[in-house]
Amino acid sequence: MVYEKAPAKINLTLDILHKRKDGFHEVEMIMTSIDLSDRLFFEVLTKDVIIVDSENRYVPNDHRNLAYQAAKVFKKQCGIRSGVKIDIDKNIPVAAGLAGGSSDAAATIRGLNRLFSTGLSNEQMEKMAEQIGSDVPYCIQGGTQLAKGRGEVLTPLPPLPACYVVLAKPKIGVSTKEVYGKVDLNNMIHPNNELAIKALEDQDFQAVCDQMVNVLEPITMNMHKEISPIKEQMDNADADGVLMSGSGPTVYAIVKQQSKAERIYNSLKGFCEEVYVVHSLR
Ligand SMILES: C[C@@](CO)(OP(=O)(O)O)[C@H](O)COP(=O)(O)OP(=O)(O)OC[C@H]1O[C@@H](n2ccc(N)nc2=O)[C@H](O)[C@@H]1O
Ligand SMILES: Nc1ncnc2c1ncn2[C@@H]1O[C@H](COP(=O)(O)OP(=O)(O)O)[C@@H](O)[C@H]1O
Repeated sequence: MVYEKAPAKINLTLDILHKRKDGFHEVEMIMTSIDLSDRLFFEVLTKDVIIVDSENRYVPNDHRNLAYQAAKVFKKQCGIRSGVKIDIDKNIPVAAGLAGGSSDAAATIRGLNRLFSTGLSNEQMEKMAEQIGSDVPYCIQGGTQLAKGRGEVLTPLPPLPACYVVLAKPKIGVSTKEVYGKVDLNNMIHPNNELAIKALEDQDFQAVCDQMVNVLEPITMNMHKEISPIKEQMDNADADGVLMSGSGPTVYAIVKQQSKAERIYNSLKGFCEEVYVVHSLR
């Protein structure tokens, strides 16, 4: 049995440069891992099947599961004939902009690489991950990284200075494809990734907060009226930085002080069904 932790990510920035010929958007975004994780357990089966069990009603247990898809690609490319059982202990909210499914897929590639002693390098695993989804290559190593291209061109960055992350997910599911479909390239306020990277290099927490911009935020907020009141509430509670992650709908606040994190958590609990306080991950 092999065990892997699959952490969620938040977007500190998310920029879109243009729409590509393949239908995807050219992005430039800074992502960082947080201490809110799924746990995956892998076992070899003698019969050549892939079995996924997640015990979460929002997560499919068949070929639609991103961990299943990752196992399929892995087995084919590494010529593995035996089967595999994947148990997913799901903690990351689903369809939330936190890359839960992508992180499970990446953890599957890492886990099977250990289970079958196939010795793939991080670069080889990232290449394999591209076939599953745009966020999966980032999730192979996680941490703080700049992602370009479709999301697969990665540059490691210095970590987000240690802080608390308060997350609130309104009870709505968001389709990433639909949000990207509403992008208007002539009408967006872009983040300044250069300044955001400098802030990380200087380990200047407040400067990182000042650069937090996500071009998808106004689009998803227009589609779902539940999101902006959460952001306002976090702002009013004096959060250091507040932003929607990915295509949403999760909104997060980052703060240095534990007391402030608790205050924000308490102000949102009861108002919003899923609220979490976690640490940033180095
Ligand atoms: C928005 C982001 C930001 O991190 O994350 P989430 O909100 O999903 O967490 C990602 O770009 C999402 O990545 P991921 O969820 O892996 O997307 P994919 O499965 O590859 O693509 C889903 C759909 O999103 C659109 N898409 C995705 C990535 C990209 N660079 N351009 C796109 O236009 C495409 O329409 C695609 O069909
Ligand atoms: N292992 C998985 N965990 C979560 N969702 C999954 C998984 N496999 C497939 N999915 C599907 O992928 C969709 C997006 O899920 P998720 O990765 O959590 O969101 P996001 O892309 O917004 O970060 C969900 O609607 C779900 O049906």
